[in-house]
Amino acid sequence: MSNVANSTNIMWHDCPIQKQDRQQLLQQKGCVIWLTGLSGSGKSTIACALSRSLHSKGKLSYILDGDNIRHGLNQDLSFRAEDRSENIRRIGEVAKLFADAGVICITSLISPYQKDRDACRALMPKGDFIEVFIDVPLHVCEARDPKGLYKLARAGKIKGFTGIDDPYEPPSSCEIVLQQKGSNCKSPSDMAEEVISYLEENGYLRA
Ligand SMILES: Nc1ncnc2c1ncn2[C@@H]1O[C@H](COP(=O)(O)OS(=O)(=O)O)[C@@H](OP(=O)(O)O)[C@H]1O
Ligand SMILES: Nc1ncnc2c1ncn2[C@@H]1O[C@H](COP(=O)(O)OP(=O)(O)O)[C@@H](O)[C@H]1O
Repeated sequence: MSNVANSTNIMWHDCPIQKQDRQQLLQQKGCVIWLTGLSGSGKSTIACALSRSLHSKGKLSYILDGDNIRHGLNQDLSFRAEDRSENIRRIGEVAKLFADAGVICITSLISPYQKDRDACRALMPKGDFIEVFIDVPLHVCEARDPKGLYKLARAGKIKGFTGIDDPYEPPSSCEIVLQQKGSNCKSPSDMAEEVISYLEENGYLRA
């Protein structure tokens, strides 16, 4: 019996069908591809391009998008630092379950704090947390502004907007950096293919 936070007298129950069995069935390895970057950097677009490309190769993936999860599981959370941390913690735990199911789980959240991303990494077996920094400068994201949120933040109508009056900590070391700077114009599908190459080279697209 163990006690975990507020849950007392609980016991882990194992099933004889394990992650490895599910991976064999799917002919792939479960993992988490953690996309992080500013609002407007292209996380959702790249997540979809990646999922589409994996699908066409017969590989099962699932996207956990911050915006979408805030419509359901995380609708009780705001954009205060503690709530962003809880948002990331919960999505990290859900992503871990998907990876354990053998699925290539793609998360798409700003996830502005290094310590929160590191805590999600620590949940996973070594190598199975693949952090991808969408490195697009603020001025590019702000010029894109597809939802008009930067304009509202600059006008003071949204407080605590990431990159404007709330912090974003770029990864200090991560598996993949996808850059969109100066003359370096890559399409979302070019970026998705960089991630696919990483997965191929590291054996995630076979059991
Ligand atoms: N204050 C503030 N700061 C940043 N973003 C804001 C804010 N308020 C609303 N939004 C919208 O919420 C989306 C980010 O949600 P996330 O769950 O990814 O954020 S976080 O990881 O908890 O920081 C983000 O979506 P993306 O543009 O897809 O990143 C915004 O559309
Ligand atoms: N590689 C790219 N090159 C040019 N525009 C892009 C690229 N990736 C995304 N975009 C555009 O940038 C905007 C923001 O993309 P989105 O995926 O919504 O970002 P995020 O999920 O990080 O907020 C969209 O209008 C999208 O079409």
